[in-house]
Amino acid sequence: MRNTSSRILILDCGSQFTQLIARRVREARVYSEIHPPTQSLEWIRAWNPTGIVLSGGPSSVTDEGAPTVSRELLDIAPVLGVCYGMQLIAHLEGGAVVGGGRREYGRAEVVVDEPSGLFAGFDQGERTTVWMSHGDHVEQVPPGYVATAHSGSTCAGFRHEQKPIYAIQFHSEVHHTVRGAEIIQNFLFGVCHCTPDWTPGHFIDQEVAKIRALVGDRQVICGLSGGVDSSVAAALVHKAIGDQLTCIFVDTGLLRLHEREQVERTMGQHLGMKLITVRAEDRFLTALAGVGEPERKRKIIGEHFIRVFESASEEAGKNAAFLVQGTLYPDVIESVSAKGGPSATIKTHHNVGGLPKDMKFGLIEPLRELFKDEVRNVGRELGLPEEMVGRHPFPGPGLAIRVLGEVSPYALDILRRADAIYLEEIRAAGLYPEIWQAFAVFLPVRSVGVMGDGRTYEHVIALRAVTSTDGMTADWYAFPHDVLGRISNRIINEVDGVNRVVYDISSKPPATIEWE
Ligand SMILES: Nc1ncnc2c1ncn2[C@@H]1O[C@H](COP(=O)(O)OP(=O)(O)OP(=O)(O)O)[C@@H](O)[C@H]1O
Ligand SMILES: O=c1[nH]c(=O)c2[nH+]cn([C@@H]3O[C@H](COP(=O)(O)O)[C@@H](O)[C@H]3O)c2[nH]1
Ligand SMILES: NC(=O)CC[C@H](N)C(=O)O
Ligand SMILES: [Mg+2]
Repeated sequence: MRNTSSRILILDCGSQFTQLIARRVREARVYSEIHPPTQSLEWIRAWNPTGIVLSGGPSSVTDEGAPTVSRELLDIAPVLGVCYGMQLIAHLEGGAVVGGGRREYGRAEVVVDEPSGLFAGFDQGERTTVWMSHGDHVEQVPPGYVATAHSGSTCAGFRHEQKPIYAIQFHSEVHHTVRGAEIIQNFLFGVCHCTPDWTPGHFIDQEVAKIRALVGDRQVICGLSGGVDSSVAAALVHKAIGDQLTCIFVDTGLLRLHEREQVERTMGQHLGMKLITVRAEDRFLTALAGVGEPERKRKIIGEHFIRVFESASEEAGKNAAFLVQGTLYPDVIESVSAKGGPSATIKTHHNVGGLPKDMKFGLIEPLRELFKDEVRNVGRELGLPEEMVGRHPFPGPGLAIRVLGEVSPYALDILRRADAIYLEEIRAAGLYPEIWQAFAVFLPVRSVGVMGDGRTYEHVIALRAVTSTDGMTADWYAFPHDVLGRISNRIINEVDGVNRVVYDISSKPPATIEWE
């Protein structure tokens, strides 16, 4: 199935950036997989890696139970150690790793001492901006190794004198490391001699084969929201099993203005698969009545989605064995500690942390390891129209996490009308494609205004628009002021109950994209 020639094995020592390493490798068109460092040497040899990456991680190499690998791993294939991975190589090979003293977090300058290997294409002595995140450091490189870079008095990179073993203290995989992608490519092509022939097409073939093998002749349903992720997931599964798939679109009562009609129309036009719409407005609104705490709201919504899927599957006489969801990597990392990593729960995405424990379905989540922009490319490869793949994300819990606090039909109605005006004006100004996501938020506070010489005491609508590539980090969008002015003016004039509009100028981090 995987008829590409090169494959990179990433051993995850627990870093929050491990998926970004995989992503950089995919961007360089090389196949990769992430596995725990506890895989046996035998397993690793059989996997036949063209190169191995040891990721960063939160532990110190001398901690009890810290992730480790056998020294023999270093002779199976070329190795790149990143941060903790570098410290681990140093430790295994007899160098000195110490804690305390020279901590570096965030932006740092590294000086290249040896412009070859990982630093091929750099100049001798060149200073390059990188992203660091470590408290321990390599005090002494192991015997048989030479330093290749430093930052201040700290070793920032080393390599083996003869063998293809390389390490860097900084995170080459993050966007803020200016020449990070180049460093990873130097490892892939300069050191491992990989062939760049992996494409989203290979991803599709591989997933189609996996899904066929898993499903056999059983029935499958897909939660289809009309959003990018579930549309791409549905198209992929449909390619694999055709009519065994039934899509279920739930009107939660938390959708935007006219969204149900729109989704039914576009899905019908472009997807050509069985689609059932379930009207569950009452069910969700009743379950949410009186609940104000964001995590509670998310869990209630997650559970009701599954219950609706269960009864819809039964009613359609399908008794599906599997549920397809368009879960992406950011949903996973924010909801749970992924793959044993150190990440904290930021918010419970309804489709991950919000799932009930006694769910009857097995899950099929073919996009679980990908980022949004990669999913869009898979969608394009599957032939989905730009109208579908270019859509702004819309969260499953919908307007329930945009009406802050308790959700009421009154607040939903105001929010729907304000949001529709906001998006209409963004489209009219031609700005929709350059904004990653834009939406209005209903604030449960009132402020004083004056309209037609009378006093008003009404609600505040906050507007949010962000730029991003993957939703993991985001910046607020710098609107032309005249567009903002037009939007505010229309919302206050046309939506009863609103007398003030504010614009959110927070980036993620430290804020998140949604307000709850
Ligand atoms: N109204 C809905 N009906 C059925 N399934 C839904 C609905 N909303 C969300 N889901 C399910 O939850 C998953 C996660 O939702 P999410 O919003 O992250 O993805 P999406 O809607 O497919 O894409 P996008 O991020 O572009 O909105 C979806 O992929 C889908 O499986
Ligand atoms: O389907 C979803 N279920 C959820 O529970 C959920 N919470 C956030 N989001 C979307 O995820 C992206 C990142 O959002 P945050 O910065 O708010 O975490 C943004 O695109 C959010 O809209 C969700 N999508
Ligand atoms: N990001 C990392 O890999 C950190 C490694 C190690 N725990 C340190 O703080 O130095
Ligand atoms: Mg969505």
